[in-house]
Amino acid sequence: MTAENTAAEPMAPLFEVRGGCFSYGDGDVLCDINFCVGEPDILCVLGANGAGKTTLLKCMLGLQKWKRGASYLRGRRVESIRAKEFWSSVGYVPQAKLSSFAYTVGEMVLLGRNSHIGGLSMPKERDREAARGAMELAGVSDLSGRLCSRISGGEYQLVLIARALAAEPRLLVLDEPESNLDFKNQKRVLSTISTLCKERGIAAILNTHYPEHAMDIAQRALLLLPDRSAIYGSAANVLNEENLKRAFEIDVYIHRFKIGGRAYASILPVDGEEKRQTERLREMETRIAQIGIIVEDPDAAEKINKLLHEYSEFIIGRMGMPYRERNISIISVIIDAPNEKISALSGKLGMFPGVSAKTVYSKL
Ligand SMILES: Nc1ncnc2c1ncn2[C@@H]1O[C@H](COP(=O)(O)OP(=O)(O)OP(=O)(O)O)[C@@H](O)[C@H]1O
Repeated sequence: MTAENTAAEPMAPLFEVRGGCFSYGDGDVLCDINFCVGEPDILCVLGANGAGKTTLLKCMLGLQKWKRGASYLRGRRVESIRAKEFWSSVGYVPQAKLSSFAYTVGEMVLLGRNSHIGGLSMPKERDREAARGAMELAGVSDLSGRLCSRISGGEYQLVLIARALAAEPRLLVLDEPESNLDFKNQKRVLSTISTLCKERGIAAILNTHYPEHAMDIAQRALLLLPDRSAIYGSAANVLNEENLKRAFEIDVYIHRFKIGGRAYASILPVDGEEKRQTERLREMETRIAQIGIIVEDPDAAEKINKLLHEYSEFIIGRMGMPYRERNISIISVIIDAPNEKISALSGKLGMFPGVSAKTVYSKL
């Protein structure tokens, strides 16, 4: 065993894959995969059917062997870590298929303590306490005495999350946790994962078929492409229309909007005619923009103030600076608003005599 395999690197991220390549036979399934995740981040893995999401998850967890490259937990190669130690840091949540187990929910969650309980030992009070805590966190305490075969799919998914949490992991790995659930239960499962990561300071990696879910809860995204490479980065940067089209081979329209100050996005796969029609909707999308204003006529200042006041609910930052040598003022306004509002404000500013205004839009 080399020193590199055993010693944790200082400040190593919680989990990392470097240069991961895998094939079942001749052709590559995954090619040069790189990503890392730290606490309390959520990373979503997305890609079309057959893109390699499940395979990636297996390689990450050491259930399949990378052909090239490796996975690292706190800087240590995963294959050099003993299984019991690995599974006490990593909680795996499989897809919730209807359970036929004759276990109660409480017993099922207690099974999550296996990595902490010796081979022939019985669970101790400490284990029962951890299982109770995990059920509370996942919001399934009330189901404790019910049989797993007699609860709903959404409830069972939360039970599986509780079972993984019972081991008190630092990283949760979830395989399509919201598939097979109705949208109320999808929301419940996703917000449970998001809250857990924030409150417990743990990280999560999850496969999903829903880019909207990734945009909603993930800080990072890994998008698997048909050519077997991947795009990795912040969810906001990776999940744009161009990249989603590359991954899913269909045009995509992303509609961004705000409710109660929180940003949301809805994503629509569109074909030719629909694509043209969505162009009109762009006017209602919210964007972040900076409007740079040069005021050469001192009398215009008051009119500008009045106008900016009308848009105050959208203005998130404002800065003004006189440049006395030339007797002008420079104002910078940052605005988070629907496109139509931004262009209207920018247009009105440009109409004032002695005022020049230029708008720069963010890519998001
Ligand atoms: N055991 C196997 N032997 C050979 N090829 C396999 C095996 N498992 C999967 N594959 C192939 O590897 C590729 C990736 O499969 P994988 O199941 O990882 O994709 P996925 O992104 O999870 O798909 P889906 O979204 O449909 O679940 C596919 O082309 C699949 O046919």
